[in-house]
Amino acid sequence: MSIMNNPYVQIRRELHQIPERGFDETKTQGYLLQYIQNLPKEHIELKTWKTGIFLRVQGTAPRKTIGYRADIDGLPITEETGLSFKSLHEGMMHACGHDLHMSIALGILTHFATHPPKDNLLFMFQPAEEGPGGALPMIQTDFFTQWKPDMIIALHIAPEYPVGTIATKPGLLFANTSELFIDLTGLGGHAAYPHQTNDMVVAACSLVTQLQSVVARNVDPLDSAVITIGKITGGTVQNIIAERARLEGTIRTLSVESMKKVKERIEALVQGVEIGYNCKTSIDYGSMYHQVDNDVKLTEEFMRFVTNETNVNLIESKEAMTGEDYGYMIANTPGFMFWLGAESPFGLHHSKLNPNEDAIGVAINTIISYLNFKAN
Ligand SMILES: CC(=O)N[C@@H](CCC[C@H](N)C(=O)O)C(=O)O
Repeated sequence: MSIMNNPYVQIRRELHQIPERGFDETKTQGYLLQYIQNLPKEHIELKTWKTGIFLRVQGTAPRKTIGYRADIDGLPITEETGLSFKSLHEGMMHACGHDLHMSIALGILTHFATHPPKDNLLFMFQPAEEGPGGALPMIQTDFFTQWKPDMIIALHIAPEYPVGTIATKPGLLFANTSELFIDLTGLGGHAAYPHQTNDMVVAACSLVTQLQSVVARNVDPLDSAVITIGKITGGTVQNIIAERARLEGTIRTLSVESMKKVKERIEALVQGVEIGYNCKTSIDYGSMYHQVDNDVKLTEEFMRFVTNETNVNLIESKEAMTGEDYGYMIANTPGFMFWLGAESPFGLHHSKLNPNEDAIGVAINTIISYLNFKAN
C-alpha cells in the first residue's frame, strides 16, 4: 500500500475527532462496528464486550490463533494542535495515539478479512487502557477463553523515534503501575485566622515534596521508580483556608518488590502528615497494571524478522516507565509489544501531540508481513 493513498489516514482523522474516556467509548465502538460491517463476512466472527470488540478471522487451516490488540480510549486533555481534524469532544483528546492504533488494526484486519491466513487471528479492540484498565476484564471473559490466542502482539506509537523505526526488546519493556489518590481532610476557616485551622493546602504541598524523597532516598538507584502527582485539588476560594485537598498521581516501578516498598514509604509519609498537620487522610491505589514482559523467543524472532524482511529500522530499546494493561494479556500468553516511530515534537499525553501519519502505512505493511510469516 502506498502511503500517499492510505485510506487509514482518513480513518485515523475521523477517530481522532471522537476521543472518549475508558468504558465510555460508545461512539468509537459504533465507528469501528460500522467499518467492520462493510467488510466481507465469510471469514469473520464478531462479539462486542462492553465498549470493546473481539473479532476472529477464521483461518483456512488453523493450527493456532494469533491475537492482535489495539486500545481505543482517549484522555481528558484539551487539544491544542490546531489541526483541521482536531477533537470535537471538548476537553478530550487522543493524546496517546490510540486513534492510530485503531486505524492500523483496521488496516491489518481489512487485509486478512479478504486474504485469510492458515491460522486464526483474533483482533481485540480494547477499552480503558488509560484507566481503569480494560485488558484484565477482557481476558477474563468467556469470549477470550473460547477464542483463546496462543500468542498476542500489540504496538504503541513512539513520538521520539522517526517514522520507519520499530523499537523493542526481549523481556521487561514497560513498568508496573499503580494509580495513587490521597485525600486530606482538616479544619478549614477564615484566611486571617490560620492558628484556628489545619490548612490542607499546606499539608498537601508538604506531602508532594516529601513524596519525591521516596524515589530519591528509598529506592535502589540501580532500580527505577517514579512517583508523579499529576493533579492537586483543594479549597474553595482565595480567602478560605482549605478543609480538603486531594492528590492524584501514579507510581511506576521496574520491579514488583520496589512497588511494595514505595507504597510502604508513601503510607508512612502520609501517616506523618496526618500527625504533623492534625488531619485525616486516606489512600486509594486505584487500578494497577502488570508490567509488560515481552516473551524472549517471540520478541527475538520478531526483531530478526524486522531486520531481515522489511525496510524498517530496528532499534533495541530500553525499558520505559510507561504502563500498559496489555501486560495482563501477555502475562500468561506468550507475546510482545513494540514501539512504532511516529515522530512528533510533542510527546505522549501532550495537548500538541501530532504523530506523523506515515507511521500508519509502515505499521500496516510490517504487521501484515509478520502475520503472513507467522500464520501461514
Ligand atoms: C502508554 C501509556 O501512556 N499508558 C498509561 C497507562 C496509565 C495507567 C494508570 N492510569 C496510571 O496512571 O497508573 C501511562 O500513563 O503510562
